[in-house]
Amino acid sequence: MTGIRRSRDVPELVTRAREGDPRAVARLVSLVEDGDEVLPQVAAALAPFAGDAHVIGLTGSPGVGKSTTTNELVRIFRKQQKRVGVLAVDPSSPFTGGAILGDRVRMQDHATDPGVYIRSMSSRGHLGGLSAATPQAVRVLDGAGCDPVVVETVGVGQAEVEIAGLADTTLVLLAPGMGDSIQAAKAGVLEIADIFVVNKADRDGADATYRDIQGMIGLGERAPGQWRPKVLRAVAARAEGVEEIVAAITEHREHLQDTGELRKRRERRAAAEIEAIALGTLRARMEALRDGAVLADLARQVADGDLDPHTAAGELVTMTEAPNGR
Ligand SMILES: Nc1nc2c(ncn2[C@@H]2O[C@H](COP(=O)(O)OP(=O)(O)OP(=O)(O)O)[C@@H](O)[C@H]2O)c(=O)[nH]1
Repeated sequence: MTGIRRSRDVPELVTRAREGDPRAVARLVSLVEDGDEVLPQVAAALAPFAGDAHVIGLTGSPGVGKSTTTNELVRIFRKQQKRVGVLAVDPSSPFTGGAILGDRVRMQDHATDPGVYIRSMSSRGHLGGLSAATPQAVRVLDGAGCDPVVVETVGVGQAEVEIAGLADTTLVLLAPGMGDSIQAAKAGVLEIADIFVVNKADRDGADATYRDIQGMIGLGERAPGQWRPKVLRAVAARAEGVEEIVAAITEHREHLQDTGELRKRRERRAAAEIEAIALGTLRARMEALRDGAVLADLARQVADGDLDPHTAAGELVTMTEAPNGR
C-alpha cells in the first residue's frame, strides 16, 4: 500500500523540489539514500530537468580544509545569484558519522539560505553503495535547479577516484606538511585533478608543496590541447585565493565545453551510473536466489560431483535473468 502511495507521490515531490522546496529535495535524496523501490520513477520524473549542472568534485585528506573551502566557494556562487547544491559524501562509513556532522556545523553560514541545499550522504542501505547512490543524488539536486553541485568527499583510496569520475571538474586540496604531495602521486590523484589547491598557504611549507605539485604535473605527458591542471594557493580560513579557485573552475568548464570533453565526461558518467544500477539489481537477484536455497542446491550438486562449478554458475546467471517475482 505504502509503496503505491509513495510512487504516486513522486511527480508531486519532483514538482515541489523544482520549485525550491528544500523538504521535497531532502525527501528525494533520502529515497536515493535508502535505495527505495520508487527510484526508477524518481529518475524518470527528473530526467527532463537534469543533466545541465556543473558538477564540482572536491576531495583531499581529512582536515585539509575541504569544508572551509566549500563554504567560501558557496559564498561566491551565491553572489553570482546561483542556486548551489552541496553533497558531503562519507565513503568510509556506511553511516553518517561525526565528521559529517562537523561539516554541517562549518557550513552553517548557509544553513538558512534557501538558495543553498546542503546534504550529508551515506551509502546506508543502498545497493551498489556510493557509486550508485551519489550520481543519483547529484541528479536530484541538478533536477531541483542547483547549478553548480559540489560533491565533497574525504580523500581515501578508491572512493575519491570514484567521486572524480562523477565530476566535471575535480579539485584536489592539499596542505603543507601533511606529506600530501607524495600521497597524491601514490594514490593516482595526479590523474584525476583538474585543479590543485594548496590550502593553508599561511603555513610553513606551502611553497614546497606548491613546487612539488608543479614539478609532478610538469612530468606528465599531455596531448596537444589537453588541460594542464592548475595549481593554486589559498587560505580558505581567511577567504583568500577563493575567487581564483572559482575563476579556474569557470575556465576549466569552458575548456571542457570547447573541446567536447564535457559531453564525453557526461556520457562516461552515465555509463558508470547505468552499470552501478545494473550491478546492484543483479546482486539483489543473486541474493534472492541464495536466500531461496537455489545456490545451496547447486552447491550440493557440485560437491557431489554431479555438476561442475562453471555449469552451476551459468545456471545461476540464467536464473537472475528470469528471477521469480523480481
Ligand atoms: N591555518 C589555516 N587553517 C585552515 C585553513 N583552512 C581551514 N583551516 C582550518 O583547518 C581545520 C580543518 O578544516 P576543515 O574545513 O574542517 O577541513 P576538512 O578537510 O573539511 O576536514 P574533514 O571534514 O575532517 O575531512 C579547521 O580548523 C579550519 O579552520 C587555512 O587556510 N589556514
